[in-house]
Amino acid sequence: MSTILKIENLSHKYTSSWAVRDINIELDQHGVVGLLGSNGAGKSTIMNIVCGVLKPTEGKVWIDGIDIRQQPELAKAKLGFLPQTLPLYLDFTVEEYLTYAADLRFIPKQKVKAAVHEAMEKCGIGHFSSRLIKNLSGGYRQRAGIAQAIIHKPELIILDEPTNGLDPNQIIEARKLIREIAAEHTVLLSSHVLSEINILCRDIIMIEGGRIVFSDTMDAFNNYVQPQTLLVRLENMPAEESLMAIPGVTKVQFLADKQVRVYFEDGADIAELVVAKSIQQNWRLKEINYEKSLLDDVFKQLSTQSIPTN
Ligand SMILES: Nc1ncnc2c1ncn2[C@@H]1O[C@H](COP(=O)(O)OP(=O)(O)OP(=O)(O)O)[C@@H](O)[C@H]1O
Repeated sequence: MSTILKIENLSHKYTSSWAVRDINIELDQHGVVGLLGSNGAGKSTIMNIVCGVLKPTEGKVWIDGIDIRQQPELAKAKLGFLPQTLPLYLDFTVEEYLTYAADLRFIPKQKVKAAVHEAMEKCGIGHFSSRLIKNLSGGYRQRAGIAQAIIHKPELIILDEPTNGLDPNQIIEARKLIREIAAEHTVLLSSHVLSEINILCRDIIMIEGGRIVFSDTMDAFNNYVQPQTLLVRLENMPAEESLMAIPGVTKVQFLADKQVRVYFEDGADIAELVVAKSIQQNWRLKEINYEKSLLDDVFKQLSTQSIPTN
């Protein structure tokens, strides 16, 4: 599969200060890629530039090899966009709205009806085709918004905070729909909620202060921060002093079920030392595991430091 989205040296200044700086992104396969960042990090700015809504101060964007500034109509035919504020006409019915969206996308007249029908079915709103959009719930309005983004079967779909404002059941439904769409399309989705990106995305691009601070697979992100604790289960629990005597150990915390959490300093690899001492002092070691940092810890750490992207 060819490169569906390429962003090169993208920077944008609204007034005097830079909103995003030197962004480079390349997407070349189906699935969901998450753009994660706290409020004001620069996610919408990037998405608006990719979709041709905003002219970048510096840099270039290609959609399937087509420059969005030089050939906007051709490039936009290959992308669908759901902005943060839903682009809905409240006094239209769902069918009227999607028919209008199909016209805007230059779908040939004789194919509009089928395209509208297909998008409604895919997004599970066929049964509301003649309902006014203003009478739809938040979850169904979101589906109507997603339907307009996929009506022309674009290669790339950009979803800016698509589950924002939905209730928990609507969020589950929206995620299911996004996964289905991502089986056939490349989806770039933004969120400030780490767990959402973790659940939905294959790859993650994290942006803070307008710069990319991490870009890799979700698995690599989860493994990024080195473990700082060992969780150990011992049949014969030793005294705190015995554990603290192991070089590198900074703190111990006794837990239920004959478990102890052992904190150690950066760079120290103490698992072998714990095992050796357990044998020597007959602690009867049952289990020993490095504890992975919580996702939120990773987020916090990356938010406050810049690291090179891959
Ligand atoms: N039209 C504008 N004029 C001036 N500054 C703007 C404008 N739009 C955004 N900004 C600023 O640019 C920065 C990036 O904003 P952006 O909306 O891209 O972030 P975001 O990550 O999408 O945040 P959110 O999740 O809150 O939407 C912020 O500091 C914001 O205040």
